[in-house]
Amino acid sequence: MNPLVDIRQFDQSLWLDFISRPIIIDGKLQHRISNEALRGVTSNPAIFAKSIGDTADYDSAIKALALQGKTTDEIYTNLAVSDVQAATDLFRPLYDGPDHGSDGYVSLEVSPELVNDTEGTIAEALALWKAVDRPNVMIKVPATLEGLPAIRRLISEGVNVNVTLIFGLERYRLVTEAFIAGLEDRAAKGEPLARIDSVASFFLSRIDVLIDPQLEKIAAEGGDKAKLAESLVGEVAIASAKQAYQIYKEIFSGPRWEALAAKGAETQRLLWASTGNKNPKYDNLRYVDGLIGPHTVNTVPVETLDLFGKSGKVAATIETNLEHSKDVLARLPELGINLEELTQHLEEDGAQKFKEPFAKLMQSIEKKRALAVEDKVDEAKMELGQYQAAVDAQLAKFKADNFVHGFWDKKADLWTSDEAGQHSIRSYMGWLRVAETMVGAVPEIEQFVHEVQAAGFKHVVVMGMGGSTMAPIVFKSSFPKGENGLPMSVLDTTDPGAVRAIEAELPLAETLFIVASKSGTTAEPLAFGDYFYAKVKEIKGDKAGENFVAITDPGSKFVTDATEAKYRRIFLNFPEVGGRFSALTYFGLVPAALYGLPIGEILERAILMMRACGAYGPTDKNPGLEFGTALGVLASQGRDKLTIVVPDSLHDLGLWLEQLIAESTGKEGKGILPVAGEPLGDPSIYGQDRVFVYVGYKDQADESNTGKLQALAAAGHPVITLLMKDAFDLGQEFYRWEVATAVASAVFRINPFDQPNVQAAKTATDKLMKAVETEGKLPETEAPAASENGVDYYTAAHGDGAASVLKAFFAQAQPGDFVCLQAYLTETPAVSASLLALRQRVMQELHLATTSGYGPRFLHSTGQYHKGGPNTGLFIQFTDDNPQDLALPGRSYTFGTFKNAQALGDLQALLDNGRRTLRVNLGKDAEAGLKTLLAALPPLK
Ligand SMILES: O=C(CO)[C@@H](O)[C@H](O)[C@H](O)[C@H](O)COP(=O)(O)O
Ligand SMILES: O=C[C@H](O)COP(=O)(O)O
Repeated sequence: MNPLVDIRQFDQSLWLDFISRPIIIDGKLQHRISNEALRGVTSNPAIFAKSIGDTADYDSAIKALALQGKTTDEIYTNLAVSDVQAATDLFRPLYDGPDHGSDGYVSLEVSPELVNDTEGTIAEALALWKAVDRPNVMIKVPATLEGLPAIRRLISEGVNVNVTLIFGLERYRLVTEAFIAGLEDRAAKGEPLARIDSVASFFLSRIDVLIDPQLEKIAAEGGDKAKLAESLVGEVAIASAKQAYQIYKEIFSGPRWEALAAKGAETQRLLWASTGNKNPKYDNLRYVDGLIGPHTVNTVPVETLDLFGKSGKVAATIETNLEHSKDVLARLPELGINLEELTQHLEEDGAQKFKEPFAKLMQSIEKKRALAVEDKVDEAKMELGQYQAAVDAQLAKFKADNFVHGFWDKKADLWTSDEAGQHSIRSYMGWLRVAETMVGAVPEIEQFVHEVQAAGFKHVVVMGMGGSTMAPIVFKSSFPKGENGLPMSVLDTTDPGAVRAIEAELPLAETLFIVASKSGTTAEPLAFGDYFYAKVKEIKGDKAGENFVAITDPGSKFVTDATEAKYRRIFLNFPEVGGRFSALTYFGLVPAALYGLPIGEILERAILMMRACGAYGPTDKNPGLEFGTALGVLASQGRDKLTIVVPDSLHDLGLWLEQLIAESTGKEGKGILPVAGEPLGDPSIYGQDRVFVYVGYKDQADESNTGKLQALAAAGHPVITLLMKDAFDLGQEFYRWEVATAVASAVFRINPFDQPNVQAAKTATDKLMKAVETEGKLPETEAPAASENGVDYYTAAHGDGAASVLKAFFAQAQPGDFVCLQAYLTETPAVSASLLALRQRVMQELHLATTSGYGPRFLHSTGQYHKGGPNTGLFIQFTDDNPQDLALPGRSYTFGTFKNAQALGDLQALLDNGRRTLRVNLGKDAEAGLKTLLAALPPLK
């Protein structure tokens, strides 16, 4: 027995007289819909004043909107519309379902300042109707004399209207007239009448609040009217409602109404509003259980609704004691009380009761807005030495050419004169403003996070490659897990050892797997998805899809497959945002939110940087432009090894930066080489090809790096320092680096948004995989140049034994070259330590820049530069015998074979591009094999 549910037997609909973002996000509203038969929501200016103005729940959204240059009014409308949209979406199944009974609505009111303005009301109501863009929204319009023509007009336009602020019976009749006339106007235009719903909100408790004291006064004065007055205390509101219901029955019957009903019109139901009791002497449920009857709505405050759920009495009461209620109203004049006059007063007071909190709400938004726009991005420290003049000259040229304007206008000729290239550039500039779109998606994502938590998930695994997983990797390692977040792992390798390690640490049935692939065609994430889906299916059978989420672009085959496999959710990303520019889209933000991070704050910082970069109009200093120009000019002058220096707490930021910079700039024989993960050394070990960029925290000392950077700057190396307030500023840095990368690409005149050489390796891999499918194994490779202690060396360089082959390989190095380690191995601390030791030997002895990446991850990242950038790399590829190999369900090959094919395919692509390569197969034990190689390594010079 639950009164909230049982009340439906009497065709009474309960709506909630409250809305706020938290109840939408944390699942409470959904719970009321699913478990408590809640059938609608009403909002009003006072409700929004409470949920927006009196809490910090909307602060980051307010800030983000303020930074976008929105006015206070626009900010309010945006917040209110977003909440109403989210709530209407929750009611959509009810609205669309067979039992809708004209319910499933969420009401949004026009500004209380328009209470006496017909045209203003019409215009705003139409604008809100369009902005919410949901069929199950009702626009609230006050029943003032000026409101009545607006109601008629809006109904005739097909807008659902909730007529608010009704206090008296005469006015109620006029409201029904406006509604019916509106329907008739519409019918005359030949427009359909079905599913145009309206309610007439009759306000109750306020009637008693006004009249009871007058009755009590008369009663207290004694005399012949005292008894009558006493008997009417607390009776007037309910009597008015009961009489209104009789009017409703009368009006919505008879030939005039029947003619409209025949065309599909629904009656304008009475809605009991102001139903929270205000008088401690009364039963708190009097305006709920006293007014139950068919085809009526009661919108109830949270506390009253909860109380009704506990102790409500369910019975048809709307037509009980009708004679008495008639009598109550009839006898008021005997006491000198003119109800109609008083209701006019209630109307004016009611308007005021909305205007005041609304004005306060607007003041509070305005205060937050003004504060937000004062915020500034800290200036970067640029120590450019001899290059300063060239950078200034390029900046002056950009200024003269109105570059920033063209940039925001997506003028593709800033990058290339080639028409196809220009088309591709224009198609991939969605990242410029995607953070704004994502501010609006924050509630949806946070709602999803609550759903996942409520479903009992204990762990998240994000599976994808390159741009689809880099941002989650950075979020995970730069932030501690949020208080309510889930532990997160990222799988971005086909290495069977890594797949096994992840699987071993997971509670499979309670793990949410996110398959992240923009294209929906990348082989690795699809393989990961298949592998873990099969595992979960063994436990959950047909319900396996509950544990899977897809993030992908619309329209891919993956969308169809994920739908068929009944994935819990499919987040559709934006085709106009490329993978490496997608950190601030669903790809970065869904995992971040599941990990417990307040994504609204991350976006807010990004938008601060957008603003500084000129997104909303010219700025004095443009951090993205200045930084990007410096990187572009420095690279053009030979300082093309962008050495990224970070404190330990940001150790994975380099992975994201590597992809952004290398894949965007490394093409047509040009490019900036990102160098991450090298420990800083003395100036003497570096060549003249470096620029050092430090990204750290303003308030956290990082002595091990700062001293060395000073020495490097003093020695004439360009050093740029970017300091963040805290890790939320990663939003800001993602954006700064994206702009800077695009600007640097304009300095080189290349298209930053394509990756022409990535496909070559994929094609070579596909060819090899086909051979595996037909031959059962990969083709044999050529004989090694040397084999020693279980380690095989394959290279064009000749030598007698491992040491001399290695010597000959390194002897090819020239100043300005770099050495790139490519490890198709299981990532372990020991492997990473050996790779680092090798890098240090190269740095110390050859003074060359070094990079290092695990395969196949780097194929989707720096791999573009390796093949498309300048031919200055010496590539050492490490493979092993995949001692922990793993079968792939439904395929004829293993993870290990797949990974080997990727290594060989990429090697082929490197050779096809004339790169200097050395492949080292380390045998069964990669850690031992690397030690063997290090031991064999002769002096490099
Ligand atoms: O939407 C409606 C009516 O349609 C409601 O939100 C209505 O505005 C509220 O019930 C009243 O404003 C609440 O009034 P009160 O309890 O403050 O007297
Ligand atoms: O950086 C992007 C990777 O190549 C993965 O692409 P995807 O997101 O289309 O799977």
